Amino acid sequence: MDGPSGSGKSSTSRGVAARLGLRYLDTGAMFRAITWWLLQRGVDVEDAAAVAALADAPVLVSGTDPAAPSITVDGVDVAGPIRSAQVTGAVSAVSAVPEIRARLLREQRDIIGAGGIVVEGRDIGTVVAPDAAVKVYLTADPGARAARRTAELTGTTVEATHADLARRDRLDSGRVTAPLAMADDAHHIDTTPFTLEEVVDQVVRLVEERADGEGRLAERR
Ligand SMILES: Nc1ncnc2c1ncn2[C@@H]1O[C@H](COP(=O)(O)OP(=O)(O)OP(=O)(O)O)[C@@H](O)[C@H]1O
Ligand SMILES: Nc1ccn([C@H]2C[C@H](O)[C@@H](COP(=O)(O)O)O2)c(=O)n1
Repeated sequence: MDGPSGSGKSSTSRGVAARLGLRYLDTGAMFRAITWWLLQRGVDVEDAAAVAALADAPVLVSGTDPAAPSITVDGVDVAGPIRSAQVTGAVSAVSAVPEIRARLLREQRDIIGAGGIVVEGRDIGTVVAPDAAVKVYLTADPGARAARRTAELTGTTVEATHADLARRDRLDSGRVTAPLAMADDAHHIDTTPFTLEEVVDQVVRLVEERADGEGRLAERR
């Protein structure tokens, strides 16, 4: 599941995984967790060489239960702190550093293992899991994304959220390594007119259509 910030990837992926009894991985949380760790150490995240030098240092553990997503860095539960405005403002710079992406790509593929998992991010269908049985690319109108995101935050306005989403879209789509992009074989769903439940239904249907008579999904080769 790929798509721009606030398009509904996390909520949809968790809903689909819960419905189908699959695991769930939020790869954005992994980038956020490393960003949090770097900020805690006072590293200048705009200094790509400094970020690259520390890319392998923190130990990340990502939980894959869609009912209780979790992430720790060096044993510290950072599920809350990684959603702070400070981390959100710094994560695009960190995620543009090739050494960070290479490290997380290895870990993401280890977790994916034999499959049975819904994985969300920016480059899942294009880079992380090009053989995925089902690929979905979610979008929503910028106004809808900003309104949805603002509704879950305090102390911000739709205009400020809109500007932040536009900034992250630009950085995530414009970076050289693994930019946000829709895979050629992905199903595009514009979620703007649909409720979360309706989008989950649509994705579950796509998965069921790909499954064999015993509910198994074959990877693309
Ligand atoms: N189809 C939908 N209709 C209405 N609200 C939705 C829909 N899908 C998601 N939302 C809401 O929009 C907000 C953003 O969704 P979510 O966090 O899943 O997006 P995201 O793409 O994972 O964002 P990010 O990349 O920033 O983590 C949440 O409050 C979520 O409940
Ligand atoms: N596969 C991924 C996942 C995330 N990122 C980067 C880009 C985002 O701005 C940031 C945070 O992700 P979010 O929590 O908003 O989904 O992480 C990426 O480059 N590749």
